[in-house]
Amino acid sequence: MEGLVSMKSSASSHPAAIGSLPRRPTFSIRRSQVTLPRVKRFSAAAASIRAQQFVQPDTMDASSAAREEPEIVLKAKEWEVGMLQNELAESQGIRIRRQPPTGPPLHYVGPFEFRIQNEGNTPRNILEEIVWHKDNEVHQLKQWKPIYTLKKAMEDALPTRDFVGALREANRRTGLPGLIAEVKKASPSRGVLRENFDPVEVAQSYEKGGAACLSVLTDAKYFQGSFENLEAIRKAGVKCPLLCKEFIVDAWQIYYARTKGADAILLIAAILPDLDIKYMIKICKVLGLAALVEVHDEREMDRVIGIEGVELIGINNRNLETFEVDISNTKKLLEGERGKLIREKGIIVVGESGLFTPEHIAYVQEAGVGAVLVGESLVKQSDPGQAISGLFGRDISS
Ligand SMILES: O=C(O)c1ccccc1NCC(=O)[C@H](O)[C@H](O)COP(=O)(O)O
Repeated sequence: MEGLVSMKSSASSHPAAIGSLPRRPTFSIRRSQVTLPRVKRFSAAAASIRAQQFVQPDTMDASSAAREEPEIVLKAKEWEVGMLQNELAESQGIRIRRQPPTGPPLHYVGPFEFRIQNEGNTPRNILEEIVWHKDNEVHQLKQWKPIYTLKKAMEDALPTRDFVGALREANRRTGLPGLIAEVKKASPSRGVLRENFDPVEVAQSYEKGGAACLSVLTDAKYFQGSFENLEAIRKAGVKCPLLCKEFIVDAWQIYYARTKGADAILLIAAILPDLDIKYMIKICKVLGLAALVEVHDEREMDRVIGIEGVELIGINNRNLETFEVDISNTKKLLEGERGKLIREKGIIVVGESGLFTPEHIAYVQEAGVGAVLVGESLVKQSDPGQAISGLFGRDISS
């Protein structure tokens, strides 16, 4: 086969470069020879795949000849690169793996009936499942709306509003944490939270009840949300700045969120290596968006505190791998040196998940949060906006 293959990683050193952080290498057929990134260290599994690939000619049979087909070599390389990305992420304590683009090259069964175990082909927990699904979803969306079309759409997008400023102002006005109220129809842990869900009605109700900002879930498969909901809320004239609550795995999603009316986006430290967070924050700055960087444990908190430009850190009390909710997590992560450093840097901390009562709000406020993100306890009530007074123990609407 003469059309050999080259691999381009479109990661750019310019932070604001559109589409600069693809998880998947993109491939194109070229006449030149195979060009691959220098992969210095292979995982044991990847190395054994390579060993399988380079069999001696005199032991070749039909299946081993097939191994030399560029397409198959490419699949093996793709898998290796995926494995390497996961190894790098793991070195930062990230347990959530990315799905290798093609999965382990199972063609390499070979004459010895040798098979790499299917480990790596099945998500280990719900967060990993969501991320793998999201990777594929984004891959397809990018074909449908390439980045240059988003650039054009951004020219007509409504201006962004000051998400961080709105939280500060609410905190100053009420003496309570600023509220980010979540427009959330359903969740993997709780199922459907609100039947007859009307996102605009819920958003308007939250605004009336005193929310400083809103969080709008846009994931369809696991949360029954959508970008149409985000857009509809923005276009309905809701003044609260909007967080696009999405599982961001690719910079493309940030541009897309901007075209749909987002004022802020969520970056989850459990799924993004430091470099991705850093560049995505820079992209946000260029686009006028705020970034809420979410952590769940000490290691993630330490990573995120060290990233320049972080203004908002969310502490999720929900473990997204197990669904366990424990609001003392907020306190734990703000104790001692960490809390001190956060205060010195002027970072606003958002307490997220599992907040149901005025005591819960007081508890996380005492721990040091300047804002809270609340979904279930509000959205389940017949009048979500009115439920805000119940949650805070008083009317915060004026
Ligand atoms: O809510 C879930 O079940 C969930 C599962 C997997 C990943 C993320 C998930 N939720 C995202 C959130 O963190 C919450 O929507 C948000 O913090 C509000 O939480 P709550 O007030 O408990 O609804």
